[in-house]
Amino acid sequence: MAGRIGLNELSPQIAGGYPAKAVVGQAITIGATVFREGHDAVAANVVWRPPADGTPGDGAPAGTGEQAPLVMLQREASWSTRYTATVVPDRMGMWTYQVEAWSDPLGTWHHAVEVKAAAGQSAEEMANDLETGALLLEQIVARPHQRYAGAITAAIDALRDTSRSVAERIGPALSPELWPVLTADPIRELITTSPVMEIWVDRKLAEFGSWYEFFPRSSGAEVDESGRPVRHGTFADSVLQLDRAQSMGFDIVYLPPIHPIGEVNRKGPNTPAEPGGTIHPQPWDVGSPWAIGSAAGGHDAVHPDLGTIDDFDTFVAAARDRGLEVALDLALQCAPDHPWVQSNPEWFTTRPDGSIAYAENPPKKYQDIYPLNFDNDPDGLYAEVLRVVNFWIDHGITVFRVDNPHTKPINFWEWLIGQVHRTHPEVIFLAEAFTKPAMMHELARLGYTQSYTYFTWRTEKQELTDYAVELVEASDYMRPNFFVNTPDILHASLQFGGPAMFAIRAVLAATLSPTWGVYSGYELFEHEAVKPGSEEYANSEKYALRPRDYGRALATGGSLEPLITRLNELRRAHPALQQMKGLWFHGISNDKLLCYSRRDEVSGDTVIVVVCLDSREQQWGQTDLDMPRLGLDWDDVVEVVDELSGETYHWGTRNTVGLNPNWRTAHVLRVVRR
Ligand SMILES: O=P(O)(O)O[C@H]1O[C@H](CO)[C@@H](O[C@H]2O[C@H](CO)[C@@H](O)[C@H](O)[C@H]2O)[C@H](O)[C@H]1O
Repeated sequence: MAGRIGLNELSPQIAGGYPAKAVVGQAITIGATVFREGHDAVAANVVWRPPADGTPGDGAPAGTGEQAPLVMLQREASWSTRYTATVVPDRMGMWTYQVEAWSDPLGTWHHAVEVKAAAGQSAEEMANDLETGALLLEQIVARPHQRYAGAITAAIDALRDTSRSVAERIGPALSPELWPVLTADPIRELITTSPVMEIWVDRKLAEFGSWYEFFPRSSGAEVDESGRPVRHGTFADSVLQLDRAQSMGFDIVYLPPIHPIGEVNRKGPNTPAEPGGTIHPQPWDVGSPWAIGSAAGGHDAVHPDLGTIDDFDTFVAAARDRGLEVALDLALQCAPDHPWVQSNPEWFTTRPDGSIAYAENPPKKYQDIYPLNFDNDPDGLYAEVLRVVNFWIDHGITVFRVDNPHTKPINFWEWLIGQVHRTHPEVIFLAEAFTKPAMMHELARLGYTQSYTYFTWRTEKQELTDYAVELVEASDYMRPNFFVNTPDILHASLQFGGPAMFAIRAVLAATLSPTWGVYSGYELFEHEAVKPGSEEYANSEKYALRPRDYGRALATGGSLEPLITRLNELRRAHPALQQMKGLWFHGISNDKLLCYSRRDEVSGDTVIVVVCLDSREQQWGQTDLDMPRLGLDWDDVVEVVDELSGETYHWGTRNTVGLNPNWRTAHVLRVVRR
């Protein structure tokens, strides 16, 4: 139904009525379209409330029932009906905003007397206007605890003083000293309120962070010439990986499942004949860690070969000491010998012959796992999953990478994430869903903190541009995590692009998205697929131990670690690289060159990136920079410093760029402001 004052097009607003997302300290723009019949003035404010159970922040009262200060919305331009205001949440949790639009009698009066006086109308002609002003000011002076009563009373007297000219009568009320006082707490009539809108506020790491993925079982592992395990890696061995992740500037180390691995239907190593892992394993094969559960335990146990739960706690503490958080894989599926299969057969779908079908993500076959059925006993299964998640939270885990969430019901996820966030708003959930966009977007809307993306499959200039723009448009609820590779995805560009392509993709991921990720082995340029046309790694670590000599590669110049480290340093140094908003693509006269900028409106920090998408040939082009998008005038020429090479240039709109994949794959330019 229409309100008394026109009020619509609130933003941020998420389809389906879900909360928008923001992070602590983020400047959030609240917007609304406000209008009314006739010519009288309208105005609007936002009531911005902190989480109901939160502690009061700077000037903001706690609790949705209490009076929150009014934040005035400002009209975007004098002719516009669009109003906006900026608010900044200072803590995690569910904040709310509500826009109030109202008739603004002071604004109406101001406009009327200003225009009439300018048109030369006499005091007699304006008698009613002058008295209307005096009556409005009387309303304000009558308010309790009015600190400016003297000045307002003087302005009222002036309005009624027939011995003065029109200008002298209205002058005191409209003066630069008194007008702000009158409008700070304005007279609001015909107040029309919007629905209460929610904004879920996460910590900064939800939007901005660098992920490093590794299999703890490969750390310190040994295999013989045929790949047969000689020594299984442990949590204690994996501290070395924490040191490496820390020195490369990562924030999160993500571990594929660390639980006992099923013995039944265990998969063996990848072979060209069976690229999803052989289903005829040898007794020594270690199996896929996503095949969770055996006689040794299920989702709340650790694989005995990795160590004990105390060893795990020590590992998590060691990560924390290094400024790292540990992300665990939440893979809700079971090996046939998982304890739940015996204890709760109702959590699985039993076929007429009594068997349980293995899981599939067509065309992939997961013969070593049973999918869960969330409909047979939702109460029981939901409660058990929540118990498992809380178990790991109690062991210091604050980040979960959720495996295949698109194969589980969406209302289950909304419930689970909501339950966890009630007591642990700091917990981050990353959705590993590569599926239909509608499902990926819905998972983000209903509460997932971050989402895997199609980035690995976007390699051409236009597709990268279109995809990034799409993600910016969704950034009020969907936060992308650009992994350059995963144990499942070795893209053809990496298989055939040579080392330069690894650098190109790293620069793109680290500067196009505030959150990016690297699966170990990337820094060693691992690029061999199990067979032509496949994205599976040869000798995939998913089915085997894969020890690597990172130190030797680094010492011999065969490592991407220096570039990764530098990219993470730059990301920490530049607020512009820490948010999805503020991305703009600029013209450049070569389809093999991509040019974009990122800008943080609060600090003015601005970074221009030019990437050579060709990993073989040098490419030349001329930029066509949209200077206002950089916070500059069209004819400005500014100093820019290449954060990768240290070189300085002077750039205006048009600049000639030559990038050579062998020695300079990209410019990451800091715009210097004087
Ligand atoms: O289905 P996705 O392509 O999104 O991949 C994710 O989930 C898979 C199932 O958990 C997982 O697959 C791996 O584990 C399976 C169970 O042990 C095994 O059968 C597959 O061969 C193996 O690839 C995949 O790694 C994960 O990213």
